[in-house]
Amino acid sequence: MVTVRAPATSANLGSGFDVFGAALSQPADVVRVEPAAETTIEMSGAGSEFIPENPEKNVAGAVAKALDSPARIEIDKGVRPSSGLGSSAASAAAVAVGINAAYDLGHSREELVPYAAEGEALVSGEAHSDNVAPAIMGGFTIATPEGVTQVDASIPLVVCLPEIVISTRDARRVVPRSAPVSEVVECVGRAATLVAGMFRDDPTLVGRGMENGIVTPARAELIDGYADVRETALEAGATGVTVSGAGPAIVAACDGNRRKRIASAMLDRFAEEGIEARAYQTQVGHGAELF
Ligand SMILES: Nc1ncnc2c1ncn2[C@@H]1O[C@H](COP(=O)(O)OP(=O)(O)O)[C@@H](O)[C@H]1O
Ligand SMILES: N[C@@H](CCOP(=O)(O)O)C(=O)O
Repeated sequence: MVTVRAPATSANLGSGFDVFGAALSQPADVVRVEPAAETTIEMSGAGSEFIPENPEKNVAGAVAKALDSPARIEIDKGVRPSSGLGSSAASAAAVAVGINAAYDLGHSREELVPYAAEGEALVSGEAHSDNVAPAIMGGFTIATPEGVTQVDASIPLVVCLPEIVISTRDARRVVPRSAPVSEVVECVGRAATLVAGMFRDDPTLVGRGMENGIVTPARAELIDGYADVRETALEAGATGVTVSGAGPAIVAACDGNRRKRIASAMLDRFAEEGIEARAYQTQVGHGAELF
């Protein structure tokens, strides 16, 4: 049996809707895979009671089918579903990497990305690769139809996850279908700044690029307390704050020594709103690891 740890991811990072993503050093899913005559799935861990084990409804089944490689799959969830932290992507990435190893299929990490994205198509309606690319390849990734560009950054991050459930499928419905050119121009500038920040490993530039005047305002409406928590994190020293993926998690970039202060400020602010939350002091980290 092959064991794979695949990390949570934060997609979009504001300016890179459906394109940017970052692997987080924690939390992660741990998945065990072995070849079998037909695919079976056993779930345990965070929020697993809400995830179907039927291979037709679980991302793991969709990935095994896409790779034409049935497997016995055990998934221990460290990434709670409907979190904005790429929960479905962590499982999909782990299964793609696990099956590739167990069946000795010989795919490169980049080649596995479209197979894992079939899991995202199953749960969100679209095969966006911005979570599965960093979950498989690690670091910061730019996922486009032409392929994935990967940068080994190590930017410190705080991710605050409130006890709110938002499905990616629902949060995709609120994204505006069109935008004024002025907003697009601003977004291009921010996206370019963020990419430069990742290449330079510079939290200030990354934070400056974590804005999106088109998608984020619509998504923020779904997260009680978002504006206040964002403001509080900035006051505590975050260089940029935005919705992680489709939410409800909120991601803040910062210098490493500010993480603790920012994490407690965000938690306190959610608590004042009467919302339970947990915070991860994390950083841009590794992709799926095989044991
Ligand atoms: N292995 C899996 N891990 C997590 N969620 C899964 C899995 N298989 C199917 N799902 C479904 O995917 C949805 C969660 O995915 P999504 O809404 O994209 O959340 P997240 O933002 O955390 O990835 C839930 O409806 C869940 O039941
Ligand atoms: N680009 C997608 C990313 C969804 O990320 P998730 O972690 O919420 O699944 C989107 O914004 O819809």
